[in-house]
Amino acid sequence: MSTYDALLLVSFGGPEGPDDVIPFLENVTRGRNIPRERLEAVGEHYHLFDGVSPINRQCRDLKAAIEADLAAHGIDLPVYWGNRNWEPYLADTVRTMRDDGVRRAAAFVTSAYSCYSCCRQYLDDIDRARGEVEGAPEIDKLRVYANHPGFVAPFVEATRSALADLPDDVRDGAHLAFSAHSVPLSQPGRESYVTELRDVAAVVAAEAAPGHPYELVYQSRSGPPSQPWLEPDILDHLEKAAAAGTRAVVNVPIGFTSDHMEVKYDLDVEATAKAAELGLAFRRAATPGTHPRFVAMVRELLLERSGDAPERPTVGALGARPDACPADCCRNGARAR
Ligand SMILES: CC1=C(CCC(=O)O)c2cc3nc(cc4[nH]c(cc5[nH]c(cc1n2)c(C)c5CCC(=O)O)c(CCC(=O)O)c4C)C(CCC(=O)O)=C3C
Ligand SMILES: [Fe+2]
Repeated sequence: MSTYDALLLVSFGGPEGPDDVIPFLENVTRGRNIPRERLEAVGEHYHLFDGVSPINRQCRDLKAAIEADLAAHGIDLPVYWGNRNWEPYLADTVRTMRDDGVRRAAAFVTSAYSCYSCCRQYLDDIDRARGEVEGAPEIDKLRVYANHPGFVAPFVEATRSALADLPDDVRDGAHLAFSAHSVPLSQPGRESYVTELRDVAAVVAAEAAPGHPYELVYQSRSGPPSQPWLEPDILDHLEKAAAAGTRAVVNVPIGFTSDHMEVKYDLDVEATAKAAELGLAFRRAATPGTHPRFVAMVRELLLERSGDAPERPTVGALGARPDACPADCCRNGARAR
Protein backbone atom coordinates (compact mmCIF):
# COMPACT_ATOMS: atom_id res chain seq x y z
CA MET A 1 0.00 0.00 0.00
CA SER A 2 2.23 2.77 -1.25
CA THR A 3 -0.26 5.03 -3.03
CA TYR A 4 -2.29 6.19 -0.03
CA ASP A 5 -1.32 7.14 3.48
CA ALA A 6 -4.89 7.43 4.83
CA LEU A 7 -8.48 6.41 4.23
CA LEU A 8 -11.21 9.03 4.62
CA LEU A 9 -14.79 8.02 5.37
CA VAL A 10 -17.12 10.71 4.00
CA SER A 11 -20.78 10.84 5.02
CA PHE A 12 -23.90 12.98 5.23
CA GLY A 13 -23.94 13.65 8.97
CA GLY A 14 -26.96 13.75 11.26
CA PRO A 15 -28.14 15.30 14.53
CA GLU A 16 -27.18 13.72 17.83
CA GLY A 17 -29.75 15.32 20.11
CA PRO A 18 -32.90 17.50 20.08
CA ASP A 19 -30.98 20.78 19.92
CA ASP A 20 -29.09 19.65 16.84
CA VAL A 21 -32.17 18.94 14.72
CA ILE A 22 -33.02 22.40 13.39
CA PRO A 23 -29.40 23.53 12.83
CA PHE A 24 -28.79 20.24 11.02
CA LEU A 25 -31.85 20.67 8.80
CA GLU A 26 -30.76 24.23 8.05
CA ASN A 27 -27.37 22.93 6.96
CA VAL A 28 -28.96 20.30 4.70
CA THR A 29 -31.45 22.62 3.03
CA ARG A 30 -29.40 25.82 2.74
CA GLY A 31 -30.12 27.26 -0.71
CA ARG A 32 -32.61 24.50 -1.58
CA ASN A 33 -36.22 24.83 -2.49
CA ILE A 34 -37.68 22.75 0.35
CA PRO A 35 -41.09 23.85 1.67
CA ARG A 36 -41.12 24.93 5.33
CA GLU A 37 -43.83 22.35 6.17
CA ARG A 38 -41.61 19.56 4.88
CA LEU A 39 -38.78 20.71 7.12
CA GLU A 40 -41.03 20.79 10.16
CA ALA A 41 -42.39 17.35 9.34
CA VAL A 42 -38.88 15.93 8.92
CA GLY A 43 -37.84 17.54 12.21
CA GLU A 44 -40.65 15.56 13.87
CA HIS A 45 -39.26 12.33 12.43
CA TYR A 46 -35.98 13.05 14.21
CA HIS A 47 -37.73 14.05 17.45
CA LEU A 48 -39.47 10.67 17.54
CA PHE A 49 -35.96 9.30 18.07
CA ASP A 50 -34.93 11.92 20.66
CA GLY A 51 -33.33 14.02 17.93
CA VAL A 52 -30.73 11.37 17.22
CA SER A 53 -30.13 10.18 13.68
CA PRO A 54 -28.72 6.66 13.41
CA ILE A 55 -26.22 7.77 10.78
CA ASN A 56 -23.34 8.99 12.96
CA ARG A 57 -23.44 5.85 15.05
CA GLN A 58 -23.36 3.86 11.83
CA CYS A 59 -20.31 5.81 10.69
CA ARG A 60 -18.47 5.27 13.99
CA ASP A 61 -19.22 1.55 13.80
CA LEU A 62 -18.21 1.36 10.15
CA LYS A 63 -14.96 3.23 10.84
CA ALA A 64 -14.11 0.83 13.68
CA ALA A 65 -14.96 -2.17 11.49
CA ILE A 66 -12.79 -0.86 8.63
CA GLU A 67 -9.90 -0.25 11.03
CA ALA A 68 -10.18 -3.80 12.36
CA ASP A 69 -10.42 -5.28 8.87
CA LEU A 70 -7.40 -3.34 7.59
CA ALA A 71 -5.37 -4.35 10.65
CA ALA A 72 -6.39 -8.00 10.21
CA HIS A 73 -5.03 -7.82 6.67
CA GLY A 74 -1.76 -6.24 7.68
CA ILE A 75 -2.63 -2.83 6.20
CA ASP A 76 -1.36 -0.07 8.45
CA LEU A 77 -3.43 2.92 7.41
CA PRO A 78 -5.18 5.54 9.55
CA VAL A 79 -8.92 6.01 8.96
CA TYR A 80 -10.51 9.47 9.26
CA TRP A 81 -14.18 10.50 9.14
CA GLY A 82 -15.84 13.73 8.01
CA ASN A 83 -19.42 14.80 7.13
CA ARG A 84 -21.19 17.25 4.86
CA ASN A 85 -23.88 18.44 7.26
CA TRP A 86 -22.78 17.80 10.83
CA GLU A 87 -19.80 17.28 13.12
CA PRO A 88 -17.22 16.06 12.45
CA TYR A 89 -17.30 18.46 9.49
CA LEU A 90 -15.23 17.45 6.50
CA ALA A 91 -13.05 20.59 6.53
CA ASP A 92 -12.10 20.00 10.18
CA THR A 93 -11.17 16.42 9.40
CA VAL A 94 -9.11 17.48 6.38
CA ARG A 95 -7.28 19.99 8.62
CA THR A 96 -6.49 17.22 11.12
CA MET A 97 -5.25 15.01 8.31
CA ARG A 98 -2.97 17.79 7.09
CA ASP A 99 -1.66 18.33 10.63
CA ASP A 100 -1.01 14.58 10.93
CA GLY A 101 1.11 14.72 7.78
CA VAL A 102 -1.29 12.93 5.42
CA ARG A 103 -0.35 13.63 1.78
CA ARG A 104 -2.72 11.49 -0.23
CA ALA A 105 -5.94 9.84 0.93
CA ALA A 106 -8.57 7.60 -0.65
CA ALA A 107 -12.15 8.60 0.17
CA PHE A 108 -14.96 6.11 0.79
CA VAL A 109 -18.38 7.77 0.63
CA THR A 110 -21.40 6.19 2.36
CA SER A 111 -23.45 6.51 -0.80
CA ALA A 112 -23.17 3.79 -3.42
CA TYR A 113 -24.63 5.21 -6.62
CA SER A 114 -24.15 7.82 -9.34
CA CYS A 115 -26.22 11.00 -9.25
CA TYR A 116 -25.71 14.57 -8.11
CA SER A 117 -26.78 13.88 -4.47
CA CYS A 118 -25.01 10.51 -4.38
CA CYS A 119 -21.66 11.31 -5.93
CA ARG A 120 -20.97 14.76 -7.38
CA GLN A 121 -22.15 16.61 -4.31
CA TYR A 122 -19.66 14.63 -2.21
CA LEU A 123 -16.89 15.41 -4.72
CA ASP A 124 -17.80 19.08 -4.39
CA ASP A 125 -17.79 18.76 -0.58
CA ILE A 126 -14.27 17.29 -0.72
CA ASP A 127 -13.11 20.10 -3.04
CA ARG A 128 -14.62 22.74 -0.78
CA ALA A 129 -13.09 21.25 2.35
CA ARG A 130 -9.66 21.05 0.69
CA GLY A 131 -10.08 24.64 -0.44
CA GLU A 132 -10.44 25.71 3.19
CA VAL A 133 -7.22 24.01 4.30
CA GLU A 134 -3.83 25.27 3.20
CA GLY A 135 -1.64 22.31 2.24
CA ALA A 136 -4.58 19.89 2.27
CA PRO A 137 -3.85 16.31 1.20
CA GLU A 138 -4.91 15.05 -2.19
CA ILE A 139 -8.13 13.07 -1.88
CA ASP A 140 -9.32 10.49 -4.44
CA LYS A 141 -12.92 9.31 -4.12
CA LEU A 142 -13.17 5.54 -4.63
CA ARG A 143 -15.36 4.36 -7.48
CA VAL A 144 -19.14 4.12 -7.34
CA TYR A 145 -19.77 0.69 -5.80
CA ALA A 146 -23.50 0.02 -6.21
CA ASN A 147 -22.71 -3.00 -8.40
CA HIS A 148 -19.77 -4.27 -6.34
CA PRO A 149 -20.39 -7.78 -4.92
CA GLY A 150 -19.54 -6.46 -1.45
CA PHE A 151 -22.53 -4.10 -1.57
CA VAL A 152 -24.95 -6.49 -3.28
CA ALA A 153 -24.23 -9.74 -1.40
CA PRO A 154 -25.41 -8.38 1.99
CA PHE A 155 -28.70 -7.35 0.35
CA VAL A 156 -29.11 -10.83 -1.15
CA GLU A 157 -28.62 -12.36 2.29
CA ALA A 158 -30.92 -9.82 3.94
CA THR A 159 -33.65 -10.38 1.34
CA ARG A 160 -33.53 -14.13 1.96
CA SER A 161 -33.80 -13.56 5.72
CA ALA A 162 -36.72 -11.17 5.34
CA LEU A 163 -38.55 -13.64 3.11
CA ALA A 164 -37.88 -16.45 5.56
CA ASP A 165 -39.31 -14.31 8.34
CA LEU A 166 -42.70 -13.92 6.60
CA PRO A 167 -45.60 -16.10 7.73
CA ASP A 168 -45.57 -19.42 5.86
CA ASP A 169 -48.94 -18.95 4.21
CA VAL A 170 -47.99 -15.71 2.40
CA ARG A 171 -44.29 -16.25 1.67
CA ASP A 172 -44.60 -17.86 -1.76
CA GLY A 173 -46.61 -15.01 -3.21
CA ALA A 174 -44.55 -12.24 -1.62
CA HIS A 175 -43.66 -9.20 -3.71
CA LEU A 176 -40.30 -7.47 -3.45
CA ALA A 177 -40.25 -3.67 -3.29
CA PHE A 178 -36.73 -2.35 -3.81
CA SER A 179 -36.57 1.21 -2.55
CA ALA A 180 -34.24 4.16 -3.00
CA HIS A 181 -34.26 7.84 -2.09
CA SER A 182 -36.24 9.76 -4.69
CA VAL A 183 -34.62 12.70 -6.46
CA PRO A 184 -36.13 15.41 -8.68
CA LEU A 185 -36.42 14.37 -12.34
CA SER A 186 -34.30 17.44 -13.11
CA GLN A 187 -31.39 16.22 -10.99
CA PRO A 188 -28.20 15.71 -13.05
CA GLY A 189 -27.21 12.05 -13.16
CA ARG A 190 -30.73 10.85 -12.50
CA GLU A 191 -30.61 8.47 -15.51
CA SER A 192 -27.45 6.72 -14.26
CA TYR A 193 -28.97 6.48 -10.80
CA VAL A 194 -32.07 4.73 -12.12
CA THR A 195 -30.05 2.47 -14.43
CA GLU A 196 -27.82 1.38 -11.54
CA LEU A 197 -30.77 0.86 -9.19
CA ARG A 198 -32.56 -1.31 -11.78
CA ASP A 199 -29.41 -3.36 -12.28
CA VAL A 200 -28.93 -3.97 -8.53
CA ALA A 201 -32.63 -4.79 -8.05
CA ALA A 202 -32.52 -7.35 -10.88
CA VAL A 203 -29.45 -9.08 -9.43
CA VAL A 204 -30.81 -9.23 -5.87
CA ALA A 205 -34.23 -10.42 -7.06
CA ALA A 206 -32.73 -13.16 -9.25
CA GLU A 207 -30.36 -14.40 -6.54
CA ALA A 208 -32.52 -14.07 -3.45
CA ALA A 209 -36.06 -14.57 -4.68
CA PRO A 210 -36.30 -16.11 -8.14
CA GLY A 211 -39.88 -16.18 -9.36
CA HIS A 212 -41.10 -13.49 -6.98
CA PRO A 213 -42.50 -10.36 -8.63
CA TYR A 214 -40.50 -7.23 -7.89
CA GLU A 215 -40.56 -3.51 -8.52
CA LEU A 216 -38.21 -0.56 -7.99
CA VAL A 217 -39.92 2.18 -5.97
CA TYR A 218 -38.88 5.44 -4.33
CA GLN A 219 -39.21 7.03 -0.91
CA SER A 220 -38.47 10.18 1.05
CA ARG A 221 -39.36 12.76 -1.61
CA SER A 222 -39.24 16.31 -0.36
CA GLY A 223 -39.55 19.11 -2.96
CA PRO A 224 -42.65 21.16 -3.71
CA PRO A 225 -45.54 19.07 -5.10
CA SER A 226 -45.28 20.96 -8.41
CA GLN A 227 -41.81 19.53 -9.00
CA PRO A 228 -41.70 16.00 -10.47
CA TRP A 229 -39.57 13.44 -8.58
CA LEU A 230 -38.83 9.78 -9.30
CA GLU A 231 -41.90 7.58 -8.78
CA PRO A 232 -43.73 5.42 -7.79
CA ASP A 233 -43.59 6.27 -4.11
CA ILE A 234 -43.43 3.23 -1.85
CA LEU A 235 -46.67 4.14 -0.05
CA ASP A 236 -48.61 4.36 -3.33
CA HIS A 237 -46.99 1.13 -4.41
CA LEU A 238 -48.16 -0.66 -1.26
CA GLU A 239 -51.72 0.52 -1.90
CA LYS A 240 -51.60 -0.70 -5.47
CA ALA A 241 -50.12 -4.05 -4.48
CA ALA A 242 -52.77 -4.59 -1.79
CA ALA A 243 -55.56 -3.64 -4.21
CA ALA A 244 -54.19 -6.18 -6.70
CA GLY A 245 -54.43 -8.94 -4.09
CA THR A 246 -50.83 -9.09 -2.88
CA ARG A 247 -50.64 -10.29 0.73
CA ALA A 248 -46.96 -9.85 1.57
CA VAL A 249 -44.21 -7.40 0.66
CA VAL A 250 -40.50 -7.56 1.36
CA ASN A 251 -38.95 -4.09 1.16
CA VAL A 252 -35.28 -4.03 0.21
CA PRO A 253 -33.77 -0.54 0.69
CA ILE A 254 -31.03 -0.89 -1.95
CA GLY A 255 -30.58 2.90 -2.09
CA PHE A 256 -29.01 2.98 1.39
CA THR A 257 -25.74 1.68 2.82
CA SER A 258 -26.95 1.75 6.43
CA ASP A 259 -29.94 2.55 8.63
CA HIS A 260 -30.35 6.26 8.00
CA MET A 261 -33.37 8.15 9.30
CA GLU A 262 -35.02 7.52 5.92
CA VAL A 263 -34.88 3.83 6.74
CA LYS A 264 -35.82 4.13 10.43
CA TYR A 265 -38.71 6.53 9.86
CA ASP A 266 -39.86 6.41 6.24
CA LEU A 267 -39.70 2.62 6.07
CA ASP A 268 -39.82 1.22 9.62
CA VAL A 269 -42.47 3.65 10.85
CA GLU A 270 -44.37 5.04 7.87
CA ALA A 271 -44.32 2.22 5.31
CA THR A 272 -44.73 -0.37 8.07
CA ALA A 273 -47.85 1.41 9.34
CA LYS A 274 -49.25 1.74 5.83
CA ALA A 275 -48.75 -1.98 5.20
CA ALA A 276 -50.48 -2.85 8.48
CA GLU A 277 -53.41 -0.61 7.57
CA LEU A 278 -53.68 -2.41 4.23
CA GLY A 279 -53.48 -5.85 5.83
CA LEU A 280 -50.16 -6.64 4.13
CA ALA A 281 -47.49 -8.74 5.79
CA PHE A 282 -44.40 -6.52 5.55
CA ARG A 283 -40.70 -7.10 6.25
CA ARG A 284 -37.87 -4.65 5.67
CA ALA A 285 -34.55 -6.21 4.68
CA ALA A 286 -31.42 -5.08 6.54
CA THR A 287 -28.97 -2.56 5.06
CA PRO A 288 -25.26 -3.49 4.68
CA GLY A 289 -24.23 -1.45 7.77
CA THR A 290 -21.11 -3.21 9.08
CA HIS A 291 -21.67 -6.53 7.31
CA PRO A 292 -18.21 -8.12 6.99
CA ARG A 293 -18.59 -8.47 3.22
CA PHE A 294 -19.37 -4.77 2.92
CA VAL A 295 -16.45 -3.84 5.17
CA ALA A 296 -14.12 -6.06 3.13
CA MET A 297 -15.30 -4.23 0.00
CA VAL A 298 -13.84 -0.99 1.32
CA ARG A 299 -10.43 -2.64 1.57
CA GLU A 300 -10.83 -4.21 -1.88
CA LEU A 301 -11.71 -0.84 -3.44
CA LEU A 302 -8.72 0.73 -1.74
CA LEU A 303 -6.32 -1.97 -3.00
CA GLU A 304 -7.87 -1.81 -6.45
CA ARG A 305 -7.37 1.94 -6.65
CA SER A 306 -3.82 1.62 -5.34
CA GLY A 307 -2.98 -0.71 -8.22
CA ASP A 308 -2.50 -3.63 -5.82
CA ALA A 309 -5.56 -5.58 -7.00
CA PRO A 310 -6.05 -5.45 -10.76
CA GLU A 311 -9.50 -7.03 -11.04
CA ARG A 312 -12.52 -4.74 -10.70
CA PRO A 313 -15.29 -7.09 -9.58
CA THR A 314 -18.89 -6.25 -10.39
CA VAL A 315 -22.24 -7.98 -10.57
CA GLY A 316 -25.08 -7.25 -12.98
CA ALA A 317 -24.90 -5.88 -16.48
CA LEU A 318 -23.17 -2.51 -16.23
CA GLY A 319 -19.50 -3.17 -15.51
CA ALA A 320 -17.22 -1.16 -13.25
CA ARG A 321 -17.84 2.55 -13.05
CA PRO A 322 -14.76 4.68 -13.79
CA ASP A 323 -12.34 5.57 -10.98
CA ALA A 324 -12.69 9.27 -11.63
CA CYS A 325 -15.83 10.89 -12.98
CA PRO A 326 -15.45 13.31 -15.90
CA ALA A 327 -15.44 16.91 -14.64
CA ASP A 328 -18.95 17.58 -15.95
CA CYS A 329 -20.42 14.30 -14.68
CA CYS A 330 -23.75 14.72 -12.81
CA ARG A 331 -23.39 18.47 -13.16
CA ASN A 332 -25.03 19.27 -16.50
CA GLY A 333 -28.09 21.38 -17.11
CA ALA A 334 -29.95 23.60 -14.69
CA ARG A 335 -28.66 23.47 -11.13
CA ALA A 336 -31.42 21.33 -9.69
CA ARG A 337 -30.13 19.48 -6.71
C1 LIG B 1 -30.21 10.57 -3.30
C2 LIG B 1 -30.18 10.96 -1.85
C3 LIG B 1 -29.57 10.29 -0.81
C4 LIG B 1 -28.79 9.00 -0.91
C5 LIG B 1 -27.33 9.30 -1.06
C6 LIG B 1 -26.62 9.52 0.25
O1 LIG B 1 -26.72 8.64 1.11
O2 LIG B 1 -26.02 10.58 0.44
C7 LIG B 1 -29.79 11.03 0.38
C8 LIG B 1 -29.30 10.70 1.66
C9 LIG B 1 -29.61 11.32 2.86
N1 LIG B 1 -30.49 12.34 3.06
C10 LIG B 1 -30.52 12.64 4.40
C11 LIG B 1 -31.28 13.65 5.01
C12 LIG B 1 -31.99 14.61 4.30
N2 LIG B 1 -32.09 14.75 2.94
C13 LIG B 1 -32.86 15.84 2.62
C14 LIG B 1 -33.18 16.30 1.35
C15 LIG B 1 -32.88 15.68 0.13
N3 LIG B 1 -32.25 14.45 -0.05
C16 LIG B 1 -32.10 14.20 -1.41
C17 LIG B 1 -31.52 13.07 -1.98
C18 LIG B 1 -30.79 12.12 -1.28
N4 LIG B 1 -30.54 12.12 0.07
C19 LIG B 1 -32.68 15.30 -2.12
C20 LIG B 1 -32.71 15.42 -3.61
C21 LIG B 1 -33.16 16.19 -1.17
C22 LIG B 1 -33.79 17.51 -1.43
C23 LIG B 1 -32.87 18.64 -1.01
C24 LIG B 1 -31.51 18.53 -1.60
O3 LIG B 1 -31.44 18.55 -2.85
O4 LIG B 1 -30.55 18.42 -0.87
C25 LIG B 1 -33.25 16.46 3.85
C26 LIG B 1 -34.06 17.72 3.99
C27 LIG B 1 -35.41 17.42 4.45
C28 LIG B 1 -36.15 16.61 3.41
O5 LIG B 1 -36.44 17.18 2.40
O6 LIG B 1 -36.35 15.42 3.64
C29 LIG B 1 -32.72 15.67 4.89
C30 LIG B 1 -32.87 15.90 6.39
C31 LIG B 1 -29.63 11.76 5.10
C32 LIG B 1 -29.38 11.74 6.62
C33 LIG B 1 -30.39 10.86 7.23
C34 LIG B 1 -30.16 10.64 8.70
O7 LIG B 1 -30.15 11.62 9.46
O8 LIG B 1 -30.01 9.48 9.11
C35 LIG B 1 -29.07 10.94 4.14
C36 LIG B 1 -28.07 9.86 4.35
FE1 LIG C 1 -31.55 13.25 1.51
